[in-house]
Amino acid sequence: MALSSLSAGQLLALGFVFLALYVTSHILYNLFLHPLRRYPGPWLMRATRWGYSLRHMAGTLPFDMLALHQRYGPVVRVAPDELAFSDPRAWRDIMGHRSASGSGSGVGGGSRSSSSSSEGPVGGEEMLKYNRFYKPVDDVPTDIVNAGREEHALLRRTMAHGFSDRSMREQQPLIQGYIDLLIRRLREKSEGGSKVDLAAWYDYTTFDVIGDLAFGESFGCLDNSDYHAWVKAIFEVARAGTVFQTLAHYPALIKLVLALIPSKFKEEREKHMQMTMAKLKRRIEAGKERPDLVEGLLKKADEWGLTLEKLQANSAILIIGGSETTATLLSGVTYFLLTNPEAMKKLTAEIRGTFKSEEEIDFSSVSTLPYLLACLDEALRMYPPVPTGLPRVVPKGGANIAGNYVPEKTVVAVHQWAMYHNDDHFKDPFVYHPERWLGDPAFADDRKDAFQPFHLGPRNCLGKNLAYIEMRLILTRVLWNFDLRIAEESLDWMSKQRIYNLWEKGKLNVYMTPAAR
Ligand code: HEM
Repeated sequence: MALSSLSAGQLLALGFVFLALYVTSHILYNLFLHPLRRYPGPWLMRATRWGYSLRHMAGTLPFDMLALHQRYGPVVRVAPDELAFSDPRAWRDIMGHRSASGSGSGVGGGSRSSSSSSEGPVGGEEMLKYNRFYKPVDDVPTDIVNAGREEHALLRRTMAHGFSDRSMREQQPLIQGYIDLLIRRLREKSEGGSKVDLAAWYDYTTFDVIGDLAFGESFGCLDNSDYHAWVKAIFEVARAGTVFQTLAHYPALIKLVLALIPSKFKEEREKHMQMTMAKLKRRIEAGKERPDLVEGLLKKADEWGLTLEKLQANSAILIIGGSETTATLLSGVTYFLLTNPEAMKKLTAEIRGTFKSEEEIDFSSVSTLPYLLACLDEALRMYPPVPTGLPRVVPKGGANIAGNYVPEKTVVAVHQWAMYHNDDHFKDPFVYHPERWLGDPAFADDRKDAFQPFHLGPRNCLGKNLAYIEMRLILTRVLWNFDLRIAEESLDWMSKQRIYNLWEKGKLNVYMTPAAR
């Protein structure tokens, strides 16, 4: 019977039959014939990507990962072509440079001491980032985070200059200036016993600092006691990102959704781009010699033919990577201290016992406080600012990851929140114990090498030192100046949160009274 002789209803029914056959054969292939078929995982996740995507869009993926590892072990098949690892050796095998043989730690390879190095085996190239996660939409401009290997190496070498010790010393007055303003604002806002939302104030501070370091001007958040439109957009994009990362698996669907986006949102996006471009132009006019994070790029711009769009994309990614992460951690550590009075007492005593005046608190003096560092690291473990797995792709020839052979093209990731809350690696993983980072024998069996909040290898965090400096300075100056008490409604601040690429933090309401001296 010719197709043309069929009615519309018959054609539709035929279409459904073909679709059902296609989907069923796909599912059967994924379950019984796929090269990853021997890896354990829930059948829905092994059969289709929806098990993963629905959790990602619901904001529960990092938490669900812990339950999955507890049920299925250190390697779980979380999508037909994706494996999640909670073995600490996986960090180095996935994120590190790969050895010439193409393998990582190899079967039984790696050990606590060797895999705790900050770089992987030297020699080969790192695994590539998974494009459907990093660049779900084609017209996303390239920046240091989503660039391919060669462009990344070039960008990283150039941008590293802005993060050198010398540059950071030169940036000190600028950073301290914003913290002075934060402290002044907190005094005003908490006067008369009013509570303040510290999560927002930490955001304002780190966005203003990075805005200045990446665009030559702050966002004025501290001045205006409010989020700038640019900053608000980041949080919206992060949430929408989970949807686009899901749609990226269905190229036809993503085109359709993009075509259906109301023009209002397209105009908003255009406005955002213009605002960013105007900021960049003002930074360029300010001249190349300025000790900030884009000075290196501006100096090379002509030589490399870097377009304004590319410069803009890299300034923007510095803001996204360098502000919300640090502010999130500051909110987290403040919450843990407020709900663990012993730790708060010890840290406050360390800070107030070390300095005679606030002027003594600077980049080098805060780096000598051991309990402060332990408090920050314990908060990074319990509330990692990058909680989700950032996926890589296994290259040609396959790879050994934490003693497992993994075929080429497999997507692989380590999910930080799940790794750090696994009691195979950390004793009392849900309890805030800064002492575990200070050599307390009770935690001697902790797998410290499982802890990589800034990742490791050639694509690890470029801003790690800047982040630690900011976190140390801001927390020290807040606790030097104020006694804090958490407001009743924020007692369950952490347990209410969801993760849409970033933590959706909500208000952290705190009463702040000037410290009595
Ligand atoms: C607590 C704060 C921070 C945490 C936990 C953190 C974490 C990370 C992580 C996990 C990555 C790897 C991303 C990936 O693999 O795709 C990364 C990359 C990066 N971070 Fe941070 N970050 C923090 C603060 C900062 C700050 C203050 C800056 C300064 C602007 C910064 C700049 C960068 C840059 C430029 C990269 C890309 C590096 C590259 O691809 O070569 N980060 N960060």
